[in-house]
Amino acid sequence: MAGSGTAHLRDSDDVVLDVRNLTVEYVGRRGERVFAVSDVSFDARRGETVGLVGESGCGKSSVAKAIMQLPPPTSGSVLVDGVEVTALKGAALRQRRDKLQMIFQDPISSLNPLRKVKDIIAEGLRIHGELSKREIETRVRTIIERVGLDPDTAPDRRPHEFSGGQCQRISIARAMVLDPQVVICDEPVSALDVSVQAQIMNLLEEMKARYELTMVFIAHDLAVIKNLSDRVVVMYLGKICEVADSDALFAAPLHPYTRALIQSIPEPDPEAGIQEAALSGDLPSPLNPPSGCRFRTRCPRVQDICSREEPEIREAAPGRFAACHFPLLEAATAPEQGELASA
Ligand SMILES: Nc1ncnc2c1ncn2[C@@H]1O[C@H](COP(=O)(O)OP(=O)(O)OP(=O)(O)O)[C@@H](O)[C@H]1O
Repeated sequence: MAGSGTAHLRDSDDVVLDVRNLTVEYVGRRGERVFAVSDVSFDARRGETVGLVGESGCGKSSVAKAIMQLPPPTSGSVLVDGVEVTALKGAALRQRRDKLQMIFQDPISSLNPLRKVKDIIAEGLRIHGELSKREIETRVRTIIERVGLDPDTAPDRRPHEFSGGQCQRISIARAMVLDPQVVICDEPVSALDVSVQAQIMNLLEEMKARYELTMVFIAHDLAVIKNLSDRVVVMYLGKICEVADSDALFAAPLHPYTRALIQSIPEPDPEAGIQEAALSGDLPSPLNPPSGCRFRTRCPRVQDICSREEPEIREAAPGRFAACHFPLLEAATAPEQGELASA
């Protein structure tokens, strides 16, 4: 069910990650308030991949960091397997955070250049002090092999001796060695050469299947998450504007912003039936978001009410959630071609 931004978008016993009413505000250089994330709620079930998508600056990384408590959100809560991580401190937070790992955009700068690969990967295991030296060595060797690096030569080398793609493999090993339940991937391939992007995506898919991971996959480009996500959360200027199962969203987006994002994919699916103009204009400033609907300044369907009233996220079609006064219901509720033919 959905209601205001405070509502949960679904009821489920199998929810592993539950993000509720997350708000992130920064203080800018001149002391101004930056409203980076406003009242964002979504969840992810065991084994599910949720794609979080939106233009650069819409608040995706701020959501990721707030989930990781690095730093904690301004307000709101994050539950992992029913435990509220926002309420934890010290060792309890560290232990719970092991279940929640993050893979960053820039693999090279996210690895300590002074340390050997085996020490980078082993660090989390050592902090807990539960395993013997030998057990840690075995685990590190196994994970190095699983991410496709040479277990004989890689452990004693340092990050600068590896390519960007290999460094991302090391980051993935560092996350996976802690046996996490949830992995947040923040644009994990956008800093890599196109030729290695698919390899890293395949590795993430493989890890996801092997470890039954729940994943939040962040990207500014819908094309990247199209095949990977079970469900997609679309953000615009710090807020969620649409949530839907991936297939439904790509076949018939409800929010004009989602449609514009889909249109900006270089080779749109000709069967999607999308005709109107793609996204134009710049993202407004999060210092001073537009009144009413935040997307109204760029929306081809804008009407008077859009500047007066902010649309709440609601179930605009069965199982489809959108924050729009005029969602694109025509396409979402149109009968399938086959149904028409047999009618
Ligand atoms: N530490 C900070 N201090 C002030 N403003 C910040 C800070 N970090 C982010 N912002 C601002 O918050 C907004 C959201 O930024 P965020 O990095 O979360 O967006 P994003 O969608 O992940 O963008 P990108 O894909 O470019 O990383 C932006 O306007 C950004 O300039």
